[in-house]
Amino acid sequence: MTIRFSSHSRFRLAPRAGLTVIYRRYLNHDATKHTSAIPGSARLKTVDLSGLRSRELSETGALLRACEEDGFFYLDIRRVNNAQMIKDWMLIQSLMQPWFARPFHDKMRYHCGTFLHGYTPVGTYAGLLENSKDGNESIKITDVARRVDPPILPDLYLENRALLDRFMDGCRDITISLLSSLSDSLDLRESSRFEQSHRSYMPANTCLNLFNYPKSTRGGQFGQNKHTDNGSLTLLFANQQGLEILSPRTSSWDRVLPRDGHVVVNVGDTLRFLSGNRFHSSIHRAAPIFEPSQQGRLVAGFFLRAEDHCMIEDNEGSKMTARQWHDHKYDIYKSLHSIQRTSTVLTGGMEEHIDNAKRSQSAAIETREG
Ligand SMILES: O=C(O)CCC(=O)C(=O)O
Ligand SMILES: [Fe+2]
Repeated sequence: MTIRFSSHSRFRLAPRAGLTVIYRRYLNHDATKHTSAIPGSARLKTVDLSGLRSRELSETGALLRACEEDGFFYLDIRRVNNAQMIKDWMLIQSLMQPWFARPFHDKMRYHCGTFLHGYTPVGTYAGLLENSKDGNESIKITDVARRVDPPILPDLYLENRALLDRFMDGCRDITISLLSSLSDSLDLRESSRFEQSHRSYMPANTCLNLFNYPKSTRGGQFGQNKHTDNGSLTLLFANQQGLEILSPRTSSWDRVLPRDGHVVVNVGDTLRFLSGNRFHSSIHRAAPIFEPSQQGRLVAGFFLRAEDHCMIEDNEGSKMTARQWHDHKYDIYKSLHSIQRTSTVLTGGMEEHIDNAKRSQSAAIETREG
């Protein structure tokens, strides 16, 4: 489906020469020492959701390995519920496109000044380049905000409530199926099962975030800086490319290409901590848009988060609640790059984990050869 942005949008196309300069700066940018010259495409595992729900060993095994190795995978949702989620995603895109094309002051009526719900303008969080800001705007629909009567959410939600509730409930069901399969694979019992820290009736920051990455924004504001997700599982619906992950094997930034009928899933820090660091929460980022034919990029991200009071132990051994980790992480997402570098919070300690694994690998090779 081709998404076209209205000429009334406040975002204008950058001249091609300008984009080339930005592209070079982006490729040379050392936001992380893991940057590779030219990103390739990621080879991720695929899990079939309907097979997983029937407990087929090929699928439960692939899910476990994907969480242990890459922390990212494709989930085939074509055979589930007559592909309703895919049809709903198409409808949601057709609502997002005119909504985001509205005048800025109109959208800002739904800006709540908090990262908890509502509209967030371009440039709120850190961008890809040093000292730059991000290049996306979004509408966040939290479970908490939609339960308030009347819900404190933008008109896009209020006028399409049946569709968006169905989509969010479908996303929740998918993530709970994944958690349940992972709990079985790890032989977790009773309160230690992952689903038990994600009960739908308990307060949590679970949300659907609808993102628009306009093709062109003000100087240097594009993409999203590298990070790991703070929550448990993220479902990413996107028909246009832009997502990149840092391969723990090759240390290169690989493009995650969209696949029809598949949603991209990634493990967040909280699930990694709950798994005793057995799972990986992979480092990823959103790249600028370079394809001349690509007019912008629409993404729906469903972020399953643990119950507010769920206790976790972070990568530095500090104990805190899932809510405290979430709030701390959001402060860091917003901070300048120089502040982000002063702690391991932005990537949940995954960069250090990858470096340590590399160091012990080369020490083992030296010992064998020496
Ligand atoms: O734009 C994307 O594909 C990724 C968004 C993302 O990683 C996030 O919001 O956490
Ligand atoms: Fe993310």
